[in-house]
Amino acid sequence: MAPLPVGAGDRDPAVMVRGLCKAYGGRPVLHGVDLEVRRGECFALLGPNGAGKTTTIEILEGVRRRDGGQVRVLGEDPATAGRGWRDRIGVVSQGEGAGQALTVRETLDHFAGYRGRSRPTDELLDTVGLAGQAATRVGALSGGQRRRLAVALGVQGAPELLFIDEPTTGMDPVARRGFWQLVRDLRAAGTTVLLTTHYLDEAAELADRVGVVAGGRLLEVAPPAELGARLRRRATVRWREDGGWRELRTEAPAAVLRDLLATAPHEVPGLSVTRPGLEDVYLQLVGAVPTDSEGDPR
Ligand SMILES: Nc1ncnc2c1ncn2[C@@H]1O[C@H](COP(=O)(O)OP(=O)(O)OP(=O)(O)O)[C@@H](O)[C@H]1O
Repeated sequence: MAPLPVGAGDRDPAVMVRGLCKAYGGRPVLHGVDLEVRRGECFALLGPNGAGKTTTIEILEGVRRRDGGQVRVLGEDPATAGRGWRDRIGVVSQGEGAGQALTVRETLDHFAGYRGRSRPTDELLDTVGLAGQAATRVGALSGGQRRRLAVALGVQGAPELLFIDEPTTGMDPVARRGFWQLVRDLRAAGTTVLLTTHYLDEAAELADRVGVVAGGRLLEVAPPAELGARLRRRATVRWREDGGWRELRTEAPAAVLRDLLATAPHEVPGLSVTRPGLEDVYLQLVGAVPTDSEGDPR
């Protein structure tokens, strides 16, 4: 494998990963992941529980060691990158991070002291919708409010690249939409965002490109609308005949319909043509639905 370059120009990908491997206690959980995140895009790692999303993102953040492969984040290897690099990235992790006894404002002011640069606390409170809770102790926040505080801490240093692990877990629908808007605003301002999620709608809503991960492998990378293009091309034509259902899977449904209508004496009862939606495609990709060699559900 040719070594990845060190240092990166503005046009180089924000994240470059080749052959990333990781095992816990001798059990492999990442099997050679290749990944590129472009500057300025929002990229979602989408996959079921235990797929390897958090492990991947933590290696990219420099908080977990890899066993093999090459990684460049903003041009540097996170395993060895220093303080200057750390100031350029933001992390919203799944964990708590903040102490319970401080108020929201005190927490933000406290962490501001550690950063090379920092967005004003009042601006952050407004951005994440916590202005009303500025004087509330962190221990008294709801789960969703804590996630918002974690987001505020993640973007406090105005990072070039923001990692967000499962951003909206525990948020109510209103907070979730608010968070989505925040990510859109960050992206519009030029921040590169790499997030993990197991919510399809979140990936479809936010991501320019989605990487589907399952079993420690990156199965496919595509814009949400193009995920599983091969699977989506196949339509199902269904109708009733001789008291039972007939079903045909085809990439040329119009031709099937023409033949069917040419031979049908009158109406074709129960006739429908459907294509798999994003959820069907995702379930097939991650193997929740067994498929035959053509990618059709068995
Ligand atoms: N510290 C650890 N020690 C041992 N095994 C671990 C550790 N962290 C993760 N694993 C295992 O590694 C695999 C990948 O876990 P990981 O947390 O990366 O998946 P994930 O896709 O983020 O899952 P989730 O959506 O549930 O957060 C799982 O089988 C998990 O049990």
